[in-house]
Amino acid sequence: MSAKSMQSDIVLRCEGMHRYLGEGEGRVHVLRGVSFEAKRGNVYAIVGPSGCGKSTLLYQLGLLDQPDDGRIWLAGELMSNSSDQARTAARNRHLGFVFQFHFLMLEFSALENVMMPMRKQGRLSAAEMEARATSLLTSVGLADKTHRLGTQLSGGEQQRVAVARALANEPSVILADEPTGNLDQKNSDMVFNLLTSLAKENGQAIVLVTHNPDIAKRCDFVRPMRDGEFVTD
Ligand SMILES: Nc1ncnc2c1ncn2[C@@H]1O[C@H](COP(=O)(O)OP(=O)(O)OP(=O)(O)O)[C@@H](O)[C@H]1O
Repeated sequence: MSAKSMQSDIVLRCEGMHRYLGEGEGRVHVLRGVSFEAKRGNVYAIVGPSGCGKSTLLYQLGLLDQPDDGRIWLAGELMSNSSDQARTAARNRHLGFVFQFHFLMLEFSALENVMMPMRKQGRLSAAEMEARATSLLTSVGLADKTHRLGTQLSGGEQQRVAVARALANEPSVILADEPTGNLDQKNSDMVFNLLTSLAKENGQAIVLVTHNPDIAKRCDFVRPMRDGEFVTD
């Protein structure tokens, strides 16, 4: 593989990220110079004890929060210091989120939830959006429940809708925070397998935070964190 094509395999990269949270006495140096890169088609697990900064890092990588220092590139574009508008556009175009507490809109149908990111992007017609959402819901095994409201779906089914929604705009990167956290073994396996197989087929990178050692073991790379930094185990 040429140096150039290897370079272009890196879809997400950050360098020297620092983040402080809280005020005054309570101010915490949460991220202490974190560098990370993710390549297409690979699944990365970020692991580490509670409070070490995993979710904070995922928020930075997802352009949902601004670091105090450091740089971040998404799909080759330097995003640190870019405008809110540019960050929102890059987020909609390149990122998919499966966050445990990033709720679906439960009062809307599975189909509407999956169409939502496509609506925001505004590239497809209504018929195209519906066809794509139906196809995604079929691939997560919910072909017969596309019109069910979120409230009428089980936790595992909601999580599968979240996976379909994360894939809606064919993002370069999927960020997942404890994607299987509140699921039983069977649903946890299903969601993990779906996430990885669908993303691998499409050459996406997946970065997931997990406390589950079985899930971490099945990822291509495990990146342990301690006290706001990556460490080698
Ligand atoms: N708004 C805030 N103000 C002050 N400290 C905060 C704030 N948000 C998070 N923190 C602290 O930052 C640290 C990192 O939090 P973070 O949620 O990133 O950890 P985590 O590794 O994801 O933990 P967990 O595995 O429990 O989800 C924690 O010590 C937390 O208490």
